[in-house]
Amino acid sequence: MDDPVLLTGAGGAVGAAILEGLEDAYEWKLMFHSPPAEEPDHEYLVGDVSSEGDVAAAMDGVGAVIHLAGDPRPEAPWDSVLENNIDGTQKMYEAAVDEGVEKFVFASSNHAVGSFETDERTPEMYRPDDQYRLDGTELPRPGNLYGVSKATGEVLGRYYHDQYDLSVCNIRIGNLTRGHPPIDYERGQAMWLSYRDCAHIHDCALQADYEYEIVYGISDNDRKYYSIERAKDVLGYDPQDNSAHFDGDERVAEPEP
Ligand SMILES: NC(=O)C1=CN([C@@H]2O[C@H](COP(=O)(O)OP(=O)(O)OC[C@H]3O[C@@H](n4cnc5c(N)ncnc54)[C@H](O)[C@@H]3O)[C@@H](O)[C@H]2O)C=CC1
Ligand SMILES: O=C1O[C@H](COP(=O)(O)O)[C@@H](O)[C@H](O)[C@H]1O
Repeated sequence: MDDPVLLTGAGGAVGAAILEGLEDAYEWKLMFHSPPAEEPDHEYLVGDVSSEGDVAAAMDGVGAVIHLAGDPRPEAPWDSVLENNIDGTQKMYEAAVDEGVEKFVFASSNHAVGSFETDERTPEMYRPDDQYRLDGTELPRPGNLYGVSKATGEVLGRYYHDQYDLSVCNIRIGNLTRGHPPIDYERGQAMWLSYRDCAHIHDCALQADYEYEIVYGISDNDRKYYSIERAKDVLGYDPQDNSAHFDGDERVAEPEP
């Protein structure tokens, strides 16, 4: 990717993981919602993804997009996800098409499929010996309005891919935490995404060739109910981390070489 890559939501947790891992790998154009505390080393702007003008300015001159900006709260109310997640994502896609962007990587979420976690399946599905897997071919099944907004983002991507030939990769991100997996939280350990695997899967999504994809963005956890086979096959994803290698906040095993 020779052209600049637009990263929205650059000031957030996922943005930090991506920039920490891939700082020098791309020419970044960063979009913040409010002025950053420190002057970034990259081109940046401050704007809102629900503003057509801000989005057009952000998109100017870029060849690919990682779209993270939005309200990430599972309990977010409809007004907020409608404006920040759904309308904001549609404006981003429209501007990407106008600019002739090649690739659009969308931060989808485990919450797009949260209702697969039924009382009958849990907590067993969070455990290492359970074989239940979602693989990205299933229909969305959100468990909250935030999940509805992420499923809608995936469908917007389907439309813009089919009508405008944009390559689209939806990454259903699990639970990103820095340093170690969530403690005393089986669900979180089953969908843990380490910072370095987060950077790596986004790198893969910028490099690989694909049409329209939905993949799960989790580390290679022993506990898992999301398959990472599609991410491996199509994107070349090769995760290094596994929540089973931790006891609380302490690493007790190293990744296999
Ligand atoms: N952190 C996680 O474990 C997961 C995150 N995600 C998704 O990844 C994306 C990033 O999440 P995080 O970094 O954790 O959240 P965050 O809250 O740390 O970062 C989101 C960023 O988007 C910005 N933003 C919000 N509304 C905006 C708007 N209207 N215009 C411009 N910028 C706006 C915020 O200011 C913030 O800097 C979100 O879309 C979230 O739904 C999905 C699954 C898991
Ligand atoms: O989509 C998201 O998912 C993670 C994990 O969900 P949780 O319900 O187990 O916390 C969440 O932490 C993050 O805020 C959200 O954007």
